[in-house]
Amino acid sequence: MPSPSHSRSSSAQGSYSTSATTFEDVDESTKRGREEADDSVSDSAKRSKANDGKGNVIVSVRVRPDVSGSGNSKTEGEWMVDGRRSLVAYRGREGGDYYYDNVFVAHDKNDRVYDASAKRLVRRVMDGYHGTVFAYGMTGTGKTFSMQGTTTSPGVIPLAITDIFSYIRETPHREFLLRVSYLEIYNEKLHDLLLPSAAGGHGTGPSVPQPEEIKLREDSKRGVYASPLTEEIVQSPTQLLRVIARGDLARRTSSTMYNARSSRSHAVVQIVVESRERLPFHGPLQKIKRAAIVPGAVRVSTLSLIDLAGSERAAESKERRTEGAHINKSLLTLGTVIARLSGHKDKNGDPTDKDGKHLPYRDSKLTRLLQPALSGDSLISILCTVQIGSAGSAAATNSHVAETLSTLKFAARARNNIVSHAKKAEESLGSGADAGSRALLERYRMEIQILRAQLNGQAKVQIEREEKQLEKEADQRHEEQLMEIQLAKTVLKERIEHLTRLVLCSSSIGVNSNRSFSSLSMYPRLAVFTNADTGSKSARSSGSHSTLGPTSPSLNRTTSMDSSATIDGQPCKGQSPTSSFENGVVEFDMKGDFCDGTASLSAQNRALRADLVDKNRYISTLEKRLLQARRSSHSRTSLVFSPSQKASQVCGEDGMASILKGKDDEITDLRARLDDKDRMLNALQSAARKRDVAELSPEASPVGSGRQARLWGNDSKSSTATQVRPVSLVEASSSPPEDQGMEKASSVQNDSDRKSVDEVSRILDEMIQDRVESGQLVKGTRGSVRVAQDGRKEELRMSAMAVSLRRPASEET
Ligand SMILES: Nc1ncnc2c1ncn2[C@@H]1O[C@H](COP(=O)(O)OP(=O)(O)OP(=O)(O)O)[C@@H](O)[C@H]1O
Repeated sequence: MPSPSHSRSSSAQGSYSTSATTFEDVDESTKRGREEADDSVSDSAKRSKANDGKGNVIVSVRVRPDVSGSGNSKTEGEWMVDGRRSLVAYRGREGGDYYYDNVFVAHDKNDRVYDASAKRLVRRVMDGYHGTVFAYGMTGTGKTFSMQGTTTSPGVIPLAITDIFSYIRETPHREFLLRVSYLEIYNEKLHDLLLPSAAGGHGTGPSVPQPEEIKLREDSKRGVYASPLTEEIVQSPTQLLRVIARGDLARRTSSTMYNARSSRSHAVVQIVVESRERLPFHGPLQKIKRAAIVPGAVRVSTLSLIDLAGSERAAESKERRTEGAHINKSLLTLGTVIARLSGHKDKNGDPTDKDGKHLPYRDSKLTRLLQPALSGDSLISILCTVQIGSAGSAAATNSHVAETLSTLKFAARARNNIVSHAKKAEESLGSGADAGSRALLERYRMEIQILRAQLNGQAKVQIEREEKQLEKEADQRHEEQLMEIQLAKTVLKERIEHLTRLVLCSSSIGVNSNRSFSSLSMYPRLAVFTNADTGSKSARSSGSHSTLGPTSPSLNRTTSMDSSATIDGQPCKGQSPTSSFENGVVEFDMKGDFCDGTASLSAQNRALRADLVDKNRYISTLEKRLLQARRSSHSRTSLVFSPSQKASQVCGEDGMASILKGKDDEITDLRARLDDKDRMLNALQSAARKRDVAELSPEASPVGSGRQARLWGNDSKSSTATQVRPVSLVEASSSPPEDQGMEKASSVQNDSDRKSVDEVSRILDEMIQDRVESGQLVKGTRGSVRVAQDGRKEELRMSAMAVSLRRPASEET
């Protein structure tokens, strides 16, 4: 290889200097020396030309520390390294001074290497330039260490990735899309390191399908590129690092390929950066303006980060020798291309040397791949690694020194010959086939538009479907609501009918279908209500007039019991009770039955009839309410179909729920009241029964018969009671009473009456007390009781009953 002449030390930048060459044979050296001398002028011109693209080509040398240690400006035997002056000097045979853009000494860290050699290039790639960074050097000199680094000292690749994302963060007016590929050139074959099968090796096993062979292709827009190759879109530094780590792993996992993967191959990480102006969203005017200017103008640039395999002169195994041969061939081609770079091109635009001869880019995959970068289309940074050692160390052996000098000369030539006229990549509109196929950002934008349109269409269909579903559900709900209403209505009706029946049953205790009184009605003794207006005793209480009152049924029952107990003990002779049944209402006419007129059955009948009217009114009101609920349910259902009206539906449902709850409460209330009345009725019935027993007992029978006689006279033909109670009547007629016996019996009877009355009074008192405690009734100062709530009059009736029950007893006493 040619040795740089002294003339270079006086080149424009004075950046390259050597005093000798030691490892080219003499003939070649002489020939090249002449060439170099001839080129001295053109070199100068080249450098001045390179000034146009100042900083486009950066060549750095990194000296790795020797085991014995090395420092800045430290002399190791014949070597002198001066980081401040970017100088490496060799004072041995064919030595010389080599100046570069950067010389990194042993203690320089990876971040310093990156900052000085690659950082600017990376940021310019983000601006739209193509950029290539590669590490060159003999094996074990620190290429991988510089490119990948370690976890504590990240190298060029991870630091570049960090910078890429920092740049994206700092550039809010553009949007970016990053994709990454990772390939290696091993034995002059390309391997995709991101293929899933690559992770476990390169598919040498029979079960692993062989991937399609990767070839290098050329495109007027893309330049030289490998295809087919996996490209992964990445969105974060971590993701990008993970992808690269996966590639590294693929490089290293195959045991058969172990050496090849551990730096016996050239590894190329390629990050494609697509970017475009962000469409502004500040205002409609700006939006229209910007949209008109940059509809999908995408810029595509590429950053290639290459860790070359190390050159190796000696190889022990055949496999290593084969690898070495390929590596050395490709590196030699690279050196040759760089040495012959002239910046000239033929009429087809292909690069030529100064003699017009084609440059041998095609002689190796590596040079073919690097062609765009080397021919000046991209920014380029070359990091050459060397290891120098003090006398006696391995690095001081002749072969090692020769390798080191070779690397230094390669670096010098690269710095001298490569001229970059890199320009920012043009923004493509993405409409053309080439640009369109490259710019994923644009393709994605269009795809997003299409998908968005599809989504909108689907969303419409979905909304329609949902509306239909809602409609269906609303219909179902409506049906359910109607059914519930119907059910509630039926339940209420049944309850009312039941209560009504109870009333009639109660009142029919004193009457049957033949309009005759039952036995119970023949022994009235219990309650008598004093009618304040008429002064007569009536079973009808004010409570019976309550409207819609659940109290009505229970009241009726009470009333009927009361009516059956209408008493005075003085029968109204010559008159039999009459009853009529009108409109399903049993009507009693007790006028004249009791001569004192205190027990008016007709009044009871009126009360019952009024109660029934109340109940009917109650039913009709309930029906009206149900109808209203149904109507409102209808109207709510019609409102449900718009999603925006869901809320009102919920409210409607709440309203319906509260109506139904109200109904439930009413039913519960009715049920509770009914239970109360049942208890009262039972108590009263039991009292009446006791009374019957007392009257029918042998001791009391004379009185009973006497009372019977007084009650009904001797008119046996008109009274069913005579049929119901034949024994008492027979007894009454066959055993005429004696005055003394009668008085005694009467006294027994009075005692029995009092007992019954007391028992009922006690029950009623308990019930009243319950009401008072529960706050439904309020006790007055003089023992009076009033209802705590409007419309709840039954308690009054209860208290009235209690009072009336007590009154006869007290009157008798
Ligand atoms: N500047 C440095 N400082 C500290 N250690 C280094 C440095 N350079 C290289 N090394 C160490 O030297 C060894 C070899 O380095 P590395 O593998 O990077 O060499 P290489 O040039 O990539 O070799 P190959 O061509 O075989 O891949 C590693 O253990 C690495 O940690």
